[in-house]
Amino acid sequence: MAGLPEILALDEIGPDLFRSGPITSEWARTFGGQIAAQSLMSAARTLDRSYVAHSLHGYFLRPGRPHEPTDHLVERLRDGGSFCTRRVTAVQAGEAIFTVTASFHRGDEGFSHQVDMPVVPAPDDIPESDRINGWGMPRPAEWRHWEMRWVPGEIGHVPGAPARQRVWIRYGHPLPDDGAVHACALTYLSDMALLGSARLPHPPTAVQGASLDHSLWFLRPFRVDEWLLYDQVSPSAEHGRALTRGRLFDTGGRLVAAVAQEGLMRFDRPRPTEDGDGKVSLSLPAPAVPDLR
Ligand SMILES: CCCCCCCCCCCCCCCC(=O)SCCNC(=O)CCNC(=O)[C@H](O)C(C)(C)COP(=O)(O)OP(=O)(O)OC[C@H]1O[C@@H](n2cnc3c(N)ncnc32)[C@H](O)[C@@H]1OP(=O)(O)O
Repeated sequence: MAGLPEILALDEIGPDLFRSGPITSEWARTFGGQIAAQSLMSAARTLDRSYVAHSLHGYFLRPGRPHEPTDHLVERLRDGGSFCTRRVTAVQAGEAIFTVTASFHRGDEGFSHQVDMPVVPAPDDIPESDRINGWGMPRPAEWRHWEMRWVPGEIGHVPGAPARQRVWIRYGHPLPDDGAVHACALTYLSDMALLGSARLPHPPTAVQGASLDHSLWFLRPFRVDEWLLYDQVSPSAEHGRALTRGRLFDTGGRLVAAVAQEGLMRFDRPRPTEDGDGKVSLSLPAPAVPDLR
């Protein structure tokens, strides 16, 4: 299965136009974090490296197909003295599958404050888990390059369970000392399991689930090949959509990133997993309740 270096290796096929993939994947549709990471890398490749990504805001418009290439079209919305802004549209077979606006900053001097990191066991005190909490399913092969340690005791799928889960996560191989690579890696991981936090207060039920939009703020320097605590909560689920929020802390307690996402989470009507006409299903089976005690 493709690792991050392969995922982020984009061919420049024209002016401000980059191509990713195809990649080997066990999924019928492309993982949203992957598309977002590749689009952010495309934007970064049109900029001087003194500008560092500080936020992105994107919409997932159609399911992507991992076994086909994706073109990322970059528009230079503004080049300022301190900030530069890019819009990227990811296209497969002539159709937009994702659009994102990303902003980059040279950095300035200013005030400093942050919230405290939640008190949780250290990653070395938690065993590695092969299941995805919230989804209750084995970790997908594409995520085997990642180490994930769920904070024990945050068991869901019982009415009234908190819509909250926390996981220590890091990429399992060293990454280059390149801030753009780490920003894209964090973009990838920021979509991992986040929507699962919205399933925890509810009984196991098959749903149609997918990331609809994604906002991410990079707040302080970080490395994704070192442990990060991903604190995920879902403040609301209604009308077949769930709102989720995430905060990422390093082991020193520094708040390095913040995430907000709305996801589709509607009760699934039985239908084939892959339609005869080639449409990709968004259906996710009822989770098996994981044993993380
Ligand atoms: C790659 C990830 C794999 C994950 C495997 C697990 C991994 C282990 C967990 C990890 C967790 C992952 C978390 C993923 C997080 C992302 O990465 S998801 C990937 C990124 N996001 C996406 O791909 C979403 C892309 N966007 C879209 O697909 C479209 O915008 C949307 C959301 C479907 C909306 O489009 P729309 O045209 O308004 O859709 P709509 O007409 O409502 O419905 C589409 C179809 O579903 C049917 N439908 C409507 N309601 C229902 C229903 N309740 N039940 C069944 N069918 C329905 C409709 O009839 C329609 O059928 P067709 O007419 O096409 O045959």
